[in-house]
Amino acid sequence: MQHALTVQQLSLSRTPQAQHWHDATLTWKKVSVLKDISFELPQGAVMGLVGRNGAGKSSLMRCLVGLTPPDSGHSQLLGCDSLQLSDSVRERLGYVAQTPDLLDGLSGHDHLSLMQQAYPGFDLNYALRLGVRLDLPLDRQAQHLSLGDQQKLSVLLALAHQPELLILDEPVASLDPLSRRNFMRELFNHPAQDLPRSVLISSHLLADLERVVTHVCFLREGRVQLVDEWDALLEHLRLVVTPEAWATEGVVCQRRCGTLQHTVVDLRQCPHTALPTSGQPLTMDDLFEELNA
Ligand SMILES: Nc1ncnc2c1ncn2[C@@H]1O[C@H](COP(=O)(O)OP(=O)(O)OP(=O)(O)O)[C@@H](O)[C@H]1O
Repeated sequence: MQHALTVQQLSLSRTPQAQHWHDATLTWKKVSVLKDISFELPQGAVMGLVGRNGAGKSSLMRCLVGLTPPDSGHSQLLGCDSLQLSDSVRERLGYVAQTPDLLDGLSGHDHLSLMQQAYPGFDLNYALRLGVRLDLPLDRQAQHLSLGDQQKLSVLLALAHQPELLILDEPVASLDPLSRRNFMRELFNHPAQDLPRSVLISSHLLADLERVVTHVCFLREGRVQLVDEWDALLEHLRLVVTPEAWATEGVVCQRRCGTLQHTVVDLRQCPHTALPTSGQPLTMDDLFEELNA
């Protein structure tokens, strides 16, 4: 199977920035923000990258697109090392950073013209149609757009050259529900290519993600907690609630919740008959809570 993205044992540490001027002279100790991350994104897959604030989602995405070199390990996008992306691979890649990266004095139309010069596969008609569908005022300067409209413009610029691989860091956080739905539909719309589009998308809007992903990767404190096909997790993970703690093969996570014990088990490693009570299937929101509470 061809992979759009491979990540192997990637680790990164950062030095926290001083928060106040009087801290500036302090020596800050490096903290580890990504620890031994490995996973693969199959071609055509849509993977949700999920984790609490500070879990390392943006740091990981910045490493993947070559903006932050990792301390160790490596990653490849479309078969090309992240730190040495060729122009031809860049043309097949779309990246949206968490904070819109726009030129204040330029309008949406100006941004589109710039992108058109940079990307041979840029489809202006598609971009204009998408602008209408997202209800985006393209004639307004970026600095006068609302945060949600700035985010829409960043997304539109990333989609307009019909990339084969999209890396999207919380692209819908400020979008209204209607724009969010339209945008999520666009993710799969890749008319210019025969190959299905591959997407890595981080978001805290788990109910939205759940509807569109084929895969999910849960990050916690810089580590991969769980990565798998979402359908497989829906089918095989069960939440078992008991008064007492109990032990079995295939425990994904366990926690005390008031007077009860919550255990998430994977039925691929623990047969139904080994469960003390019948377990409940989990939504992505439920699973997030069990993994992080
Ligand atoms: N430029 C930086 N310099 C130093 N530390 C950083 C830098 N960027 C991120 N960090 C640290 O790396 C860790 C992971 O941050 P990151 O932004 O990747 O998390 P995140 O999962 O994207 O969070 P959120 O959901 O809030 O966007 C945090 O502890 C953060 O303080």
